[in-house]
Amino acid sequence: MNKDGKIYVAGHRGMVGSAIVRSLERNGYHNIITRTHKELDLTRQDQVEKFFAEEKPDYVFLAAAKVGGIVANSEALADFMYDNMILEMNVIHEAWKNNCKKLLFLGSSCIYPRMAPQPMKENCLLTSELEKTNEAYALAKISGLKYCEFLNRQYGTDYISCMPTNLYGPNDNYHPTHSHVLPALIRRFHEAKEQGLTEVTCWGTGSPLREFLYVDDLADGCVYLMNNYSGNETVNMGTGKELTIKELTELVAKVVGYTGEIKWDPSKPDGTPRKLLDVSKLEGLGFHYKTELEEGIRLTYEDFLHNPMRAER
Ligand SMILES: NC(=O)C1=CN([C@@H]2O[C@H](COP(=O)(O)OP(=O)(O)OC[C@H]3O[C@@H](n4cnc5c(N)ncnc54)[C@H](OP(=O)(O)O)[C@@H]3O)[C@@H](O)[C@H]2O)C=CC1
Ligand SMILES: C[C@H]1O[C@H](OP(=O)(O)OP(=O)(O)OC[C@H]2O[C@@H](n3cnc4c(=O)[nH]c(N)nc43)[C@H](O)[C@@H]2O)[C@@H](O)[C@@H](O)C1=O
Repeated sequence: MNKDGKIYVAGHRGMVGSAIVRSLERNGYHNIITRTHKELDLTRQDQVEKFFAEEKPDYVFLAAAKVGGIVANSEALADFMYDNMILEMNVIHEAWKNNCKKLLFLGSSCIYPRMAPQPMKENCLLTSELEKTNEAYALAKISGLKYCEFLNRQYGTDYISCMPTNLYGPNDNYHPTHSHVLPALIRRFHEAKEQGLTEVTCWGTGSPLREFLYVDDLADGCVYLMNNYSGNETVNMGTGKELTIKELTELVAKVVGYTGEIKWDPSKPDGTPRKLLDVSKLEGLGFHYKTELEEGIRLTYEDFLHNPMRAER
C-alpha cells in the first residue's frame, strides 16, 4: 500500500477495526478515513454508494460486521445472515465500482465445515456441512469471500480475504450473553471476585477445543497481507495452538485473580468440537504472531479495567 494512499477502515470502533487503525498508524499510514455506524449504515445501499463516490478510497479493510458469540449467533440466524450479506455486498461492490486498488475481507474460522480435518487448511472451505449454531453467519461470510474471488476472476481486481481464528483484545464486546467466550469469562470472573462469590457457572461442558489470537497480532497480519499477498484463496490467521474451554477458564481465572469454584451448564451449546487452523500458509508468507495467550489475556484484562465504557458497549 502506498503510504499516502487513502485507506478506509470499515468498523473502526470495533475490536478488529480499532486494532487495524492502530497497526496502520504504527506503520506510518496517515491518510485513514472512518465513519461510525451512525454516520454511515453499511446495510444501506444508497448511503454506501454516496460515501464511495465521494471518498474513492484506494484501499479498504472491511472489519464491519454483525458479530457475536455462540448464543447471539444461534438466536438471531436471520439477522446475522441479512445484515452481513447486505453489508458485505454493498461495500465490496462499491469498492470495485469506484476503482479501489485493494480490499481485505475478514472471514472467520467458524465458516469452515463443522467436522473439517484438523488442523484446518484453507482448501477445506465448502467441503462438508456447516456448524448449525453459526450457519447463517457462515453463509454470509462465505458469500463475501466468494464475491471477492469472483471480482478478481471476472474483472481482474486484487481483493483478498483472511480467515481469523477466535480473537480477543482491547475494545472487545463484554455483553454477558451475546459476547464471545474470552470477554465473557473476563467479566464473569472479575464480577465474581468483586462480589466475593465462591462459584461461577460457565457454558457447555468445557470440552470443546479453541484457538485464540490477540487482536493486535491479527491487525499486523492484515496490514502485512495487504502489502505481501495477492490471490483468490483465503489465508488462515491464528497461532496453530489450542486448549480446551475448561483450560481457558482456569487461565482467565488465574489472570483475573478469581479463586472460587467453576461449574458447567451443559444446557448451553458447546458448538464446534474442535477448530484449529493450519497456519503454514501465513508463516510461509513470512508472518508470525507475537503475543502468547496468557500475556494477551493480561493485556485485555488491563483494558477491561481501564475502559469501563468499552465494557458496556
Ligand atoms: N471477534 C472475533 O473473535 C472474530 C471476528 N472476526 C471478524 O472480524 C470482523 C470484526 O469483528 P469484531 O471487531 O470482533 O466485531 P465488533 O462487533 O467489535 O466490531 C464490528 C464493527 O462493525 C460495525 N458495524 C456493524 N454493523 C454495521 C453497519 N450496518 N454499518 C456500519 N458499521 C457497522 C460495528 O458498529 P456498532 O458497534 O456501532 O454497530 C462495530 O464497530 C468481522 O468481520 C468478524 O467476522 C473473525 C473471526 C473472529
Ligand atoms: C469467533 C466465532 O465465535 C462463535 O463460535 P464459538 O467459537 O463457538 O464461540 P464462543 O466464543 O461464543 O464460544 C466458545 C465456547 O466457549 C463456551 N463458553 C463457556 N462459557 C461461555 C460464555 O460465558 N460465553 C460464551 N460466548 N461462550 C462460553 C461455549 O459454550 C463454546 O463451547 C461463532 O458463533 C462464530 O460465528 C464466530 O465467529
